[in-house]
Amino acid sequence: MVSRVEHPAAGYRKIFDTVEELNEPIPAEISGVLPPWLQGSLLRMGPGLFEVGDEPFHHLFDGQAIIHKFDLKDGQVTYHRKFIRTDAYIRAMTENRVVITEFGTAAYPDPCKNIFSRFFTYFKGIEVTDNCMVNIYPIGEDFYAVTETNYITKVDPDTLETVKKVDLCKYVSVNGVTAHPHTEADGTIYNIGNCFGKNMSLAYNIVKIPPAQKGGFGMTSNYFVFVEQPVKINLLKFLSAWSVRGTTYMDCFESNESMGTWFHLATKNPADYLKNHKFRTSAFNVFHHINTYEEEGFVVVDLCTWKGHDFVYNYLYLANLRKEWEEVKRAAVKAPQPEVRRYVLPLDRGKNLVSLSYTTATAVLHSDGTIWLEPEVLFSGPRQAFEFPQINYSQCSGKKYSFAYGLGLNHFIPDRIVKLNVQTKETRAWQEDDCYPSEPLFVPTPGATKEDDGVLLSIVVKPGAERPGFLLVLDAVELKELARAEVNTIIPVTLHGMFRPKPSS
Ligand SMILES: CCCCCCCCCCCCCCCC(=O)OC/C=C(C)/C=C/C=C(C)/C=C/C1=C(C)CCCC1(C)C
Ligand SMILES: [Fe+2]
Repeated sequence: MVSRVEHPAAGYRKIFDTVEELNEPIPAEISGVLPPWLQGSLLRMGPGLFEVGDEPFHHLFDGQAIIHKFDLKDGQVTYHRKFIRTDAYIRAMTENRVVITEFGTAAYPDPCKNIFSRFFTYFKGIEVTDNCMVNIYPIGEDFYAVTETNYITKVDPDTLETVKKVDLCKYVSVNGVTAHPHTEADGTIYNIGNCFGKNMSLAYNIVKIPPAQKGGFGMTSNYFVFVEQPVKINLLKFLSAWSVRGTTYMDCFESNESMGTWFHLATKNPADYLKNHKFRTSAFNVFHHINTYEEEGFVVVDLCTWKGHDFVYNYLYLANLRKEWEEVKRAAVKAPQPEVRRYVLPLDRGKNLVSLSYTTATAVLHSDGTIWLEPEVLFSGPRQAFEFPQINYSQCSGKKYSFAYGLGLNHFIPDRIVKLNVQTKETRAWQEDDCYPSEPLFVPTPGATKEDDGVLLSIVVKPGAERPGFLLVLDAVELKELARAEVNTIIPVTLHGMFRPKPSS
């Protein structure tokens, strides 16, 4: 479904405005009918503070982490939010300036310090941010708010209080892990991270957290799929220039114009990188895998891609996202174009043609031993992205499936919720004038057997409305509204989150 909606009033700017945290949960006004079984908490992370004193944060990923919660209990809904007490937040509040460099905003030494202490501050080394504004997920009994560095922050999902900061470097050999781990039915968590070794070597390490104690990569029953894209961190810049010249993480990325995109496969058990399987295709950016599964000797990989090697994050500066609508549209024309794609990787190197009857994806063995992949396009619309994908994770992760749900981005502005049938390519959408939704989370109906038997939960902002923020509950089959729970506050943009069902008593 391609959006034809225009946004001349630029109401989307409101999702990039600073808000205050709340002292206590506020009641929401419900319209429609909430499914009686839908009891628990929707927890979501995003930026909530977009400037400190007179210093603005510049990039979408820089604002300070705020956790949002909609509680659904016995037909009542409340909304609560709190800033996470990260070091980045506490020090910014204490000094009334940006103290720790964020993704696209550099921190500068305190101008009140004398020249000597400023000099030493410059050379103190890299203070990596703990601004956990990207996602929240459970590890065992605990809940952690995360970004993609080595720091994760334990939070109390009931009170939203910050509990403690954890440095992953103390436990595993990584410099950072994705904000999108996979979780198996027994609670085992898998994640992928980068690791800087000796002599400037760089490795990708898979981290497994056993259940006793979701993805940025693909995982089937037996394989991990890692997509190496042409936008990379320049390690030299990161380790040298970054710490002394007030450079940002954004400045450390480089686009490689010639490498295209590589797919890597590793087996899960035993853990082994399949170095002889060399899959190549043309250049794209990818931030979110939809699903990955094995069938008849092939690994099927469904992805939200952005065509080309130009880095999509270059277009996510707040100044761009806050522009007038006509300017937003002009900028998006120059950016990489989105497409939902299916790639099919043959596991048997001799069998170089994709023989799955239902896909037009191809794989061709080249004389140098590499296999060149061409995708099947599952969804494409000019400057219309299907992003922040979700599936019925508990039933379909790593398995053949039919439905993906996503946030529709119209020239990067989130303005609809979309359901995509990855088998028939049919789409359905929910959309309302001047409404800006977030990633739709699928919650299955208890005991359901049909893949799309459940609801979608999204936080929506409708700037001009009397109650401008609401929790939207959609029926996942038809994408029809079941209920909304409105509150008298704007809710800034959120990236990712989870639904925590009411703990059984
Ligand atoms: C919700 C609607 C938003 C409106 C616009 C959205 C447009 C979206 C277009 C594309 C999709 C983008 C997906 C974004 C996914 C996401 O959640 O990304 C957040 C990721 C972040 C903030 C990553 C941070 C990574 C850091 C800080 C890494 C740091 C490091 C290095 C750069 C070098 C090595 C070490 C280290 C510290 C790990
Ligand atoms: Fe993400």
